[in-house]
Amino acid sequence: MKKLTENILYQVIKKRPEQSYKGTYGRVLIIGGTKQFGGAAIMNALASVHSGAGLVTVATDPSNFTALHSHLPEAMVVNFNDYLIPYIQSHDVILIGSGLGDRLDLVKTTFAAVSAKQIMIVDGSALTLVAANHLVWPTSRLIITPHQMEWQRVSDVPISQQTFEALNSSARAHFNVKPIVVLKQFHTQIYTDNGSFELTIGGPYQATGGMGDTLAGIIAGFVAQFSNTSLDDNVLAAVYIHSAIADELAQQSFVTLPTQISAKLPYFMKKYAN
Ligand SMILES: NC(=O)C1=CN([C@@H]2O[C@H](COP(=O)(O)OP(=O)(O)OC[C@H]3O[C@@H](n4cnc5c(N)ncnc54)[C@H](O)[C@@H]3O)[C@@H](O)[C@H]2O)[C@@H](O)CC1
Ligand SMILES: Nc1ncnc2c1ncn2[C@@H]1O[C@H](COP(=O)(O)OP(=O)(O)O)[C@@H](O)[C@H]1O
Ligand SMILES: [Mg+2]
Repeated sequence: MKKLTENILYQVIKKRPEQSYKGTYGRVLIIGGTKQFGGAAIMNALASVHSGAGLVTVATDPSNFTALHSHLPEAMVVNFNDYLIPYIQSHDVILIGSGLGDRLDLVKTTFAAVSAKQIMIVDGSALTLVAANHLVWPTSRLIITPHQMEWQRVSDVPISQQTFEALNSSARAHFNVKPIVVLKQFHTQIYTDNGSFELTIGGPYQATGGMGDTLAGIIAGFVAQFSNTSLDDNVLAAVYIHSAIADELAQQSFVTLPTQISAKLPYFMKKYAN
């Protein structure tokens, strides 16, 4: 397993060409945030916008609109009870699942509408719903971001048996497609077609609700905008920067809040842009 280093940020984060506009940096659709878990979709969106996605739309419960806009007027909104297929089909990147509760209907609609050229990130409750209902994964370019319990549900591998040796050969074996798997924990592991990677930075100051929602949003922002590097590298860079910022904040803070990580993203990214 290769260790991720700061080098991945120099590889992926590039100075922006002057001849560009918001469309150059990708259109992200976030589907998440029931009435109870609106914060999850807000944290997805804060992370996507702060990491540089060109256009972000949040399909969520309408009770979340005002709170989202007060944090992030840059985001657009749509009621997730409306007809979403045109939205799903017109975005480059779909992030579904953070705070999605029991909305199996939205997972099914999205899986049916997404195409092979789109990038889909599946997080949180959507993973639990896929596992509980034995859904077939769509043939989009797929990234999944389970924590260990979500991975147990999706893969049937109990947490106690989730060793690197056990997972390296079998992690993605039972999927009908081969997703990039971001297996979140202390020292997150990433499984791709081009090898397995381990994050060796970050720490328990990150153990706050919303930390994974923020990571999913950063992944969306990176895969939407960085088109000269591979999907694998963009995901690796997103995973690395999420914890690198936490480490920097932890020098002064006992806990590092998800929203603080998002706020720091543009400044932190600037150091690596070349
Ligand atoms: N402010 C918000 O709206 C928040 C919404 N959230 C959403 O709430 C939904 C449920 O997610 P949860 O993860 O809380 O609930 P889950 O029930 O999916 O997972 C939590 C369970 O997994 C176990 N577990 C074992 N290993 C773990 C690990 N390495 N990391 C995390 N849990 C581990 C825990 O003990 C617990 O029993 C998700 O859709 C998530 O996006 C959470 O992000 C919390 C904040
Ligand atoms: N002790 C820890 N050390 C390093 N990273 C941690 C630790 N605890 C949590 N994290 C990170 O925080 C995030 C938690 O994700 P997740 O459980 O999905 O959060 P949520 O669903 O509440 O947003 C993951 O990126 C995980 O690696
Ligand atoms: Mg989560």
